[in-house]
Amino acid sequence: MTRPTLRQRPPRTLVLVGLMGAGKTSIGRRLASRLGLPFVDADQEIERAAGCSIPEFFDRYGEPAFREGERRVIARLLDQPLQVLSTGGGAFMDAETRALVRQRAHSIWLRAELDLLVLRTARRGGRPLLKDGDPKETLRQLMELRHPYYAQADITVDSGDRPAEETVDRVIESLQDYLDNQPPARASAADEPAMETRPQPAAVES
Ligand SMILES: Nc1ncnc2c1ncn2[C@@H]1O[C@H](COP(=O)(O)OP(=O)(O)O)[C@@H](O)[C@H]1O
Ligand SMILES: O=C(O)C1=C[C@@H](OP(=O)(O)O)[C@@H](O)[C@H](O)C1
Ligand SMILES: [Mg+2]
Repeated sequence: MTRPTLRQRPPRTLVLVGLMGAGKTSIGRRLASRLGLPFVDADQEIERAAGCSIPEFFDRYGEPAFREGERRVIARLLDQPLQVLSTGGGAFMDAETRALVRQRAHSIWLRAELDLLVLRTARRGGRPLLKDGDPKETLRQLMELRHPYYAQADITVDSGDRPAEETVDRVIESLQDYLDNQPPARASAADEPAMETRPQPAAVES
């Protein structure tokens, strides 16, 4: 079976948003590898910068400090060359981050059903927001609160109960559709030369 490829190099960094367990980290890593781009996960960058895990960060400094750090780290990452950037589930709730993502990147919402999020988040701990109380109820409330913000992303892709590579296929197809329908001004970052004038790396299609 041939897997879909992108016909062009994405003009901007690709930012994955969505709830905990949607697959931002795992799908983001696979997407980057399929497109031949660097991958970065904002949570892992925060852990590296802070020298502790996300749960330890929440314990020591609290959620507001985490959100502040998250905003700064994402702003720094959006200054870097083209890459795939997976964010933590709360990042896109921040108005400054949303504005910056809109200006510098293309955003992709990985949307998943509640029961699937519950299943996936149960497999791996390390998510302080799900530590206390009923994770399903917490995720349900977060869904209600956050979905209207995630819906502002440029592209929405369902991250269903399918093999991860199939979800990556859907992301690539939706991204291609989206790029095909972009006016030239929006297709390239304002502070970079338009992609037609830039030297093109050889291998995005593999
Ligand atoms: N088809 C799939 N798509 C995405 N994640 C999947 C899939 N199947 C299993 N998983 C697992 O679900 C979890 C998703 O978590 P993760 O990628 O960390 O999501 P997020 O970063 O959005 O919280 C991972 O353990 C991943 O291996
Ligand atoms: O939804 C959130 O507020 C959070 C999601 C987590 O990332 P993932 O969405 O990658 O699990 C992590 O940033 C932190 O635990 C807070
Ligand atoms: Mg993640």
